[in-house]
Amino acid sequence: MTTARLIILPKTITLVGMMGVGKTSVGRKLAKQLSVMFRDSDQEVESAAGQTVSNIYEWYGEQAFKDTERRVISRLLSERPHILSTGVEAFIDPETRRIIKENSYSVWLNASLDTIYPRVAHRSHRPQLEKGNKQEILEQLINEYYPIYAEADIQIECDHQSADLTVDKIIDELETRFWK
Ligand SMILES: Nc1ncnc2c1ncn2[C@@H]1O[C@H](COP(=O)(O)OP(=O)(O)OP(=O)(O)O)[C@@H](O)[C@H]1O
Ligand SMILES: O=C(O)C1=C[C@@H](O)[C@@H](O)[C@H](O)C1
Ligand SMILES: [Mg+2]
Repeated sequence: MTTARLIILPKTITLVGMMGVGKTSVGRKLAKQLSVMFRDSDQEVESAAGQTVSNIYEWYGEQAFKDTERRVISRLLSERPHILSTGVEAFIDPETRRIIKENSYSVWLNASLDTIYPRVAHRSHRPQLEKGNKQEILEQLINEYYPIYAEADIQIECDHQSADLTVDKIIDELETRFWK
């Protein structure tokens, strides 16, 4: 008889990557699989500030959002190990990136424009994509952000695979790299 391996998570797993890649949906499944809490930094910023991400951008500006996000992520990473899904720009901000790298396993969910674009094309609650042509903005962000996301501890290719398979690959990769 084979028995499932019991994994006691030593540190939080922080998911980073582009909008629509699946940080929230994969993160929820991963948390369930590892029997730990799931947290989403965008949702935590919204409850800390009592405002939506869009309103914070509109009324206080991008820098105010980033500063709040950094404080919220720092607090979350001082709590017991869990799965943390982050906003698109969290890992791009140098100080927030340092905090994530020092205090958690960072995992980049990587996917191409072809995978991401159809998922976000009709979204209206994300301020970055409201600034112009969504496909062009996504292309620009991919060029600018992917070399920085590549600094994450591990990278999972998410094109053409189910969220469940992505969860399995994250656990396999972390076991190989850190838990053997
Ligand atoms: N294979 C897949 N992996 C992940 N998500 C998928 C997949 N196929 C379809 N989806 C869908 O794509 C969407 C991914 O959105 P999700 O909100 O999880 O991304 P995100 O990275 O958290 O985005 P954001 O940065 O905007 O919060 C969900 O609606 C999810 O159901
Ligand atoms: O798509 C967007 O415009 C955004 C998405 C969120 O993840 C936020 O964290 C981000 O800064 C803005
Ligand atoms: Mg999300």
